[in-house]
Amino acid sequence: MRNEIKIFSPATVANVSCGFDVLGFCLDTIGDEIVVRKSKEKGFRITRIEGFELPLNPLENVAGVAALALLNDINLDFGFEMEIYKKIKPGSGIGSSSASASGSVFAINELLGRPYTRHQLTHFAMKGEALASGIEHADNIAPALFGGFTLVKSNAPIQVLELPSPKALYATLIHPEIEIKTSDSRAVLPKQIPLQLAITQWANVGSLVHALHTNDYQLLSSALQDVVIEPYRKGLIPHFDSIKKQSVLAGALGCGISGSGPSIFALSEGLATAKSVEKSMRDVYSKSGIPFNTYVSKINSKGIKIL
Ligand SMILES: Nc1ncnc2c1ncn2[C@@H]1O[C@H](COP(=O)(O)OP(=O)(O)O)[C@@H](O)[C@H]1O
Ligand SMILES: N[C@@H](CCOP(=O)(O)O)C(=O)O
Repeated sequence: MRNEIKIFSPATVANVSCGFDVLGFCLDTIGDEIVVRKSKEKGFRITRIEGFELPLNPLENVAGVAALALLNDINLDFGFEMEIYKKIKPGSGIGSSSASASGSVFAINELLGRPYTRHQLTHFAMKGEALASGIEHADNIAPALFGGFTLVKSNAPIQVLELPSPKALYATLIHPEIEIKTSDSRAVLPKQIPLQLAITQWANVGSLVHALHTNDYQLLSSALQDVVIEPYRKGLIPHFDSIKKQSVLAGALGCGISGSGPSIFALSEGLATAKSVEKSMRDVYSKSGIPFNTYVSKINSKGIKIL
């Protein structure tokens, strides 16, 4: 059994417009690298973090909290240490905290010879995610660990459904360089919603799942709507309405807030359209003076990869 592992832990898009806290998909080209090795000393240490300033103290880092949740469940006479090479900016809305939490437990599980299922790893990783957002949500963790599109059917016990990813589907993302913490963008949400909006939203979730199963891009397009969360959060994201309008004019099937923002995602049929959508997003933000990055990615059907 190996003593050290290096992994790529991908960025993810949670919610996918209509599926707040339940739907998510995995990106292919954006992610963190993590190295984990066994150590003689028991417990868990983070020895190095590059890219962004984050706490080395495992109790203050989502990777540490997730790792300790796993290690508290198993009796070992050795420990682990971790190096994090962070590429996903914290507070970006593309699952930066989830990449660390899920990568951490995935890597430890590999070094232990895979005693845990991906469902059990999701449970441990959610403990880390709760440190970042104040709540145990698995809609970023599930696509990172399972790959593709996922639906979190239940949090306790954790039940993740793996949905199909149509081959021609591409994601375009714009990440405005402002930080929105998930905990802050959850604080603006109402505690109750009108029944009529709930009906529209769950019809869209069901339609989106059906569209993925049947490769029905027209249905997918009509289901990529968020009548519940977006109206409260979009005001936190500069030029959100223009990005959405221009993306759809450029051919996107739909466009919405990625996770809790500030990133915005669009889904398109075909790489050429996804690139036109990227150009339309860049045109909107170029005039704004706000620094930004854009990405085009296919859907990563594998999730976390061993390097
Ligand atoms: N390893 C980590 N990676 C990213 N964020 C972390 C990590 N450990 C702790 N955090 C904290 O989590 C918060 C970012 O998480 P969150 O607000 O959910 O945004 P994101 O959408 O990027 O996951 C920040 O306050 C950050 O300091
Ligand atoms: N369902 C959560 C997802 C948060 O995703 P993140 O990428 O912003 O951490 C929410 O919308 O609050």
